Amino acid sequence: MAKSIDVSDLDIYYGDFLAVQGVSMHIPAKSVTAFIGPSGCGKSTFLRSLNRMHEVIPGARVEGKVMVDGQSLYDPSVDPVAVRRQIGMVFQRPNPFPTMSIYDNVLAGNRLNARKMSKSDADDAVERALRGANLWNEVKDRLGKPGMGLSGGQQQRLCIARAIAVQPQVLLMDEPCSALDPISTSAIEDLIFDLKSDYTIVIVTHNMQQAARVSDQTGFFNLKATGEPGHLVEYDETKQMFSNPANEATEAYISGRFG
Ligand SMILES: Nc1ncnc2c1ncn2[C@@H]1O[C@H](COP(=O)(O)OP(=O)(O)OP(=O)(O)O)[C@@H](O)[C@H]1O
Repeated sequence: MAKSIDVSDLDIYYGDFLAVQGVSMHIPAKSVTAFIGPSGCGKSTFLRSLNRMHEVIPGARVEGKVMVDGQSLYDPSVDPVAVRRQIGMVFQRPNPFPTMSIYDNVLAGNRLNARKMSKSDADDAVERALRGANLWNEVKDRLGKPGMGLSGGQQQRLCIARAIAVQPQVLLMDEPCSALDPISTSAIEDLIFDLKSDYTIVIVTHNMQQAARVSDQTGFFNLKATGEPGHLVEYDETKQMFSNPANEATEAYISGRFG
């Protein structure tokens, strides 16, 4: 189910503005890949280009290639809606649908994708996704209650359950813990570790310790200078990058000397 991603020479634009330039990388299946780097260097932009969310912004486009298990993501024959189903996204702030119950929140993606399900299939899918997101035991007795009634950390796990309920191949996470307290953060990090046995996970994080704790590979993005596009400075095994980075700018960033 999990898929690898190969990016070659990707340029990402907002209208005429080149935000990210020349990114090439291989993201292995069933592993966690973290993107780090100072604010504005294009981590979120690059992440959104991996499931074609970028082009939702008027005038936004990419040049270059993104291959998912050998299939070109930007091929004209590919349906962007199908791409976003296969490559799910979890955002910075938990965003359960405010008027929906926990149960309906989990199934929201399936319903949007118009998959007709029997009641027992729907019950099974809800339980599977909530177990997968490590939330089942906390909510199994109140599935009909509003998703907004959960704590921030539970809401974020609910959003992860919603993302995995459609059985994606890849999960993109844009700073999924930045709005959470340390205990909820730790629960999400444990969950990320568990999820990588089934999914390819790509996470943007400002927290270097988090990148070091959860990821197998890390990509460091930076700007060459103010006003220049962001680019990928270094990409390596996380252990290697944090113990012996090849690039001086990476070393300065991870040791806290800038950013
Ligand atoms: N919707 C948009 N329209 C125009 N420019 C944008 C848009 N979103 C982002 N940008 C620009 O693209 C560049 C990269 O932004 P992006 O948010 O991807 O960086 P980031 O590394 O994720 O930053 P942060 O760590 O602060 O979230 C910035 O110059 C930003 O101003």
